Amino acid sequence: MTTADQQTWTSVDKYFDTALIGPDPVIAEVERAGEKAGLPAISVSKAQGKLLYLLIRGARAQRILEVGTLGGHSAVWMARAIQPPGRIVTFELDPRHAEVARAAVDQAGVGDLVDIRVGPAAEGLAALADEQPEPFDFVFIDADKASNATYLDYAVRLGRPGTVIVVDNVVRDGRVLEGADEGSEGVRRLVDMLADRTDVEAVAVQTVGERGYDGFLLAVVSDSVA
Ligand SMILES: C[S@@+](CC[C@H](N)C(=O)[O-])C[C@H]1O[C@@H](n2cnc3c(N)ncnc32)[C@H](O)[C@@H]1O
Ligand SMILES: [Mg+2]
Repeated sequence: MTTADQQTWTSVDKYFDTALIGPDPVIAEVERAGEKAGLPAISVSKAQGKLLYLLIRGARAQRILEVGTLGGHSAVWMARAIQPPGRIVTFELDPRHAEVARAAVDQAGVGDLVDIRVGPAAEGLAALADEQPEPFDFVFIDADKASNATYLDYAVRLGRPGTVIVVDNVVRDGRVLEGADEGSEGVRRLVDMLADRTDVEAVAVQTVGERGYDGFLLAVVSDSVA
């Protein structure tokens, strides 16, 4: 058995990105702006951003919900996948991150499609639920991992049968097995909750790449949900 290392994973990402994504000045600018503002390098990779884009295109999703905006990297990918009157509502705790994201989505030409709500997402989601909005078609959960179960619960409530939910960073370099840190413990609580629920089907997929060894959880709201 050969065991590839981080350098190989990064080179393989580069190989596929060059062939299948190509130069993307808009995304390059979003990344540059985030770096310049000193944001942590914890956004989706280019390949993961395009995966979100393709999932949204494939599902013909129009109403998108995101938890955890950071500098707007994933939001730009997702906004580019939807057609008007589609829209993204995205929650961000840190006002400085939200400010960088606002500039990024405006500069990317998708600002009209992106509603950035600043504050703790759990409170924001409760307020959004009170607004009784049209159901969301696609949800990307990528914020404080300790609250994953809460966010998943809102995603189902704010969705409809067939709503696709992606939860990012569920493997955490394998730390999910121990659940010893807050994030891994949050992932395990989410998985325990999903194991008991019949209103949503889920699977987790491990990944490697320029962002290291991690993975995502994909869930779909069941047809039986009223
Ligand atoms: C991994 S980053 C998001 C990356 C982004 N989705 C991307 O891929 O471009 C997580 C973000 O969640 C935010 N966050 C952390 N706790 C939060 C909370 N309770 N409510 C809303 N956002 C939160 C952090 O400030 C950070 O910007
Ligand atoms: Mg992430």
